[in-house]
Amino acid sequence: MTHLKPIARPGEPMLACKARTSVMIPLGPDSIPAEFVGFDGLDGLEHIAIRFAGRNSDPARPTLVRLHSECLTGDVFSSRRCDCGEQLHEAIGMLAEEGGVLLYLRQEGRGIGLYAKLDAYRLQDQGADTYEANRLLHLPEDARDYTIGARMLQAIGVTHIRLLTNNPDKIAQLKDAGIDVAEVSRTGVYVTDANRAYLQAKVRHHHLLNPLALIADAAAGMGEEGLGITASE
Ligand SMILES: Nc1nc2c(ncn2[C@@H]2O[C@H](COP(=O)(O)OP(=O)(O)OP(=O)(O)O)[C@@H](O)[C@H]2O)c(=O)[nH]1
Ligand SMILES: [Zn+2]
Repeated sequence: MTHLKPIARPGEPMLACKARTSVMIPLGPDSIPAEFVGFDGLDGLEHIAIRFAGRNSDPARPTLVRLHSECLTGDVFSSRRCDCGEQLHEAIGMLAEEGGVLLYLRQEGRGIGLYAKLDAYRLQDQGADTYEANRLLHLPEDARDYTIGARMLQAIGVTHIRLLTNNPDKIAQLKDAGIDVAEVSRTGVYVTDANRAYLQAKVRHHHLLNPLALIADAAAGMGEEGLGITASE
């Protein structure tokens, strides 16, 4: 039996589920129900857990979980600078099919906030990569702490999971916080000419992307849609 460490830090109260509301989400020609769950005891930000029943869920498998960090420019306005919107929709499609949980974490700009991310974009336009730009602003390269995600998962009783990510830091932090990450599935890589440098910087920072997917010629042959690199580990 897997021994799970307690997720709340000493002296820190456990999270309590608060609002629960069913919302219909469009998916292709259909609409699928999703349960939005809020929490008492968060870190001051309104993170949300979104639960999907799944049309073909397999109760024998660990629960599929995606931790998605907020990206207003990509998620809402389909900015070409990143592939966050595509990753979000890929996750929703998988969760609608297989069931599971999307944690939408209000960690805009890898935790530095929207205005600072816009400042970072200006520096990127002058040649800095996405991580250097944060440093030039005297901000952390990545300020995200996923412990809050672990505590949200525990509050809804989901601790044995298959994590959808290419980010090894998410895997390590969730494990450290007591979540049993039994499997990892990689997200697709949605490369375009506009976001190639952003994705290449992620490769340099140890994200589990296939660097071959970012070579212009290879990508050209496959179009701008997802290259579909979703290998289970
Ligand atoms: N500071 C900063 N944040 C960015 C930039 N581009 C995207 N982001 C933010 O990065 C977050 C997404 O993180 P990524 O590092 O792209 O991917 P990830 O979530 O760590 O990894 P995956 O789970 O594999 O998708 C969102 O909060 C975006 O707002 C950028 O150029 N600068
Ligand atoms: Zn983005």
